[in-house]
Amino acid sequence: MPSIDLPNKMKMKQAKSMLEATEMKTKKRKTAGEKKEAVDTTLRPKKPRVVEKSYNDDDEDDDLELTGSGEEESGHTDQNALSNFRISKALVEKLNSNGIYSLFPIQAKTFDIVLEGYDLLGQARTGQGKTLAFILPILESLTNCQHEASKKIEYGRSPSVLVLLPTRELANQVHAEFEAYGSTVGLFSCCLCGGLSDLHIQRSVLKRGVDVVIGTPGRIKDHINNESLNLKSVKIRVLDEADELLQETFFEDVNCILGEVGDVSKVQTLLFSATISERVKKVSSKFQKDSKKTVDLVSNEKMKASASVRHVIIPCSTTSMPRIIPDLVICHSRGGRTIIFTETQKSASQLSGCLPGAQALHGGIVQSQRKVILTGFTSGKFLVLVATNLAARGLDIKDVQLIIQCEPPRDVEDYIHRSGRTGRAGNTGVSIMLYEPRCSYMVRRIEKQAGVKFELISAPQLPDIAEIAGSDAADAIMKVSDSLITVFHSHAKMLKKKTGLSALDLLAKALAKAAGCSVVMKRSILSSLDDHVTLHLDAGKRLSSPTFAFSILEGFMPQKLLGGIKHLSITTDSMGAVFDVPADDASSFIEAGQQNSNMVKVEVLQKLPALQERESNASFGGHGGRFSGRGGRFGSRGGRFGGRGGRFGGRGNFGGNNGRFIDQNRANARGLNSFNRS
Ligand SMILES: Nc1ncnc2c1ncn2[C@@H]1O[C@H](COP(=O)(O)OP(=O)(O)OP(=O)(O)O)[C@@H](O)[C@H]1O
Repeated sequence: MPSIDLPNKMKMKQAKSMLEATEMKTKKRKTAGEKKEAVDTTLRPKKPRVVEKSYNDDDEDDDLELTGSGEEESGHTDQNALSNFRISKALVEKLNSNGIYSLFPIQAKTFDIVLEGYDLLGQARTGQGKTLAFILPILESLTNCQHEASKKIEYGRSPSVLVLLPTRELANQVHAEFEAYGSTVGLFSCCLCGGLSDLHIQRSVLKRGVDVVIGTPGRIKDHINNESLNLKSVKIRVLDEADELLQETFFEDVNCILGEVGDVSKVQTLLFSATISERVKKVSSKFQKDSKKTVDLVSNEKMKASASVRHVIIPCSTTSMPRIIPDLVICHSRGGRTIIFTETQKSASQLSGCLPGAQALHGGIVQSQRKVILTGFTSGKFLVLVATNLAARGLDIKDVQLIIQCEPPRDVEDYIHRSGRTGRAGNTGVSIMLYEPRCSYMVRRIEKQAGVKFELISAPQLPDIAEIAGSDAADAIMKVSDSLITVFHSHAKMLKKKTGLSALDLLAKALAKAAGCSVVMKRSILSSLDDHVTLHLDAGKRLSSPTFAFSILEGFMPQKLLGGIKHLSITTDSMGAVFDVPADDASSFIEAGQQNSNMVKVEVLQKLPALQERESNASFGGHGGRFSGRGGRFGSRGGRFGGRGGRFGGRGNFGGNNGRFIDQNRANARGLNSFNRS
């Protein structure tokens, strides 16, 4: 497979993580002793460090560090060790039991600010622990510090803390964290989101009284309107994914909910996100006091997306997509989970239907089913989730190794959040974004605005897939009981005699079959089209448009071969054209080029050059529709899931018997083994 060389920094991080994992084990063994020493910080008078100005991530040290609990072997102290913060013993023990011995930078830099009662705008890259950055100081604040007085125990108490999130999934996730840590200090939380059936249960929970309310704006508003929720006693309000909540879609509700608190001057407001624009900063001042603090670990950094993710792009035409996605999962998921993002609910459903064992998650699915799907994915029942932006933000799912974006998202922020579902908490991951060969505009915008330096690779080729699928097949064969050998002896003997092949060659053939490989495939590097080759045309002069390049090809190629040309595009310097042709025709093009070498040079393209955008090729697009317009991405006709398929057997959209490379066995082997772990 194309070598996936991790950048040096990433390798170092991996090595560091491994080292730390070992340290962690040693530390866990020490835990009993440590527990005795865990300081009951309620008794420890430690002057908090109040921040006067914005922090910026101008320092490599602010990158995520998985440091241990206290003294480093080198002798220097871990400044972010839990013992350096006013965290009570019960919470420290709970954190330790979850493998947390030290605060992440965003947590360390905001802890005292929150505890001191300041309003805060916190920004850190995805997966860097923003959730605990507000949960920990809020719990401390309610139990021991600033808002201790507001801790109530009586029946029917109204909440002291309100946390708003944009999706139900996220609200449930944050609620689970509040439950886990809050229960250790005697605080009770509830989650207000979900379907109709939950409404009554939520009402009775609120009636009994809660300390922390977590929910989505719509449901919280319902409860306010029904008078089942009173926010007058709220002392701390949090907008997680603040930029999303301050978007037009939510703004009215959020504004109305935040206005429900009692004395605004006494309410602390915390805003967190991985992406906070200048506009959001301005809007946020409507809800925050002038004395608010900002901890921004992103803005001054060139790279706004996760630095522990390998950001990759692959040119891929609409028609190639359903065929290459399964191969991308095989080659890049390292056996872990994959989340595939589509733009629409319909395309998420269609694509998941084409990937054995995969499931779709989007807002069109009823809430109860959404819960089941997410639980299935997090518990490992299936390993490929096809989702809309519903799953783009905040979701923290262990072992997501691969993100695939079927096309560039509309907003740069979406790219940052989607790719950030992998490479979390110091782990590494891969994010692959597919794009139409001549539509790299958004790719460049993401590079520019998010500081991402994309790595351009081509879709997996047969040897890449065979290497991985072959080793899976070998593993499967090793598991076959020896008792079966004699049972199949006579067939093996007969096969050897019939083919005249050596035992080794026959075994290799059997492995290919077990891996699902049957016919050799070539995949173009221009559009990832199967059984196609990408050629480069050099006419020794500027090619002003694809139409002009085509007229040159017309000059020396027979008409019947011209019909096979696809995705003809001009390089950005206008000195060449690239196009896909069926693999069987490639030699005819090259030979014809050699016969006309005084005029042109035609070669197999080895590396994709930068291409002119579709806009500048527009006139060509209308050329009798000869060159495959884009069409609906997942449309029913000529769309991404058009009838070619066959890869995963002969039913549904992928019907037909055109599965040239991957046959039904492979579908079973790969599909059931690698997509569905249940
Ligand atoms: N101090 C810590 N030590 C080790 N792991 C931690 C620490 N703090 C948080 N984590 C873990 O890091 C992961 C990511 O945390 P979290 O979901 O809060 O990230 P985030 O910054 O909110 O990401 P996003 O922007 O995507 O919402 C979680 O699994 C969390 O348990």
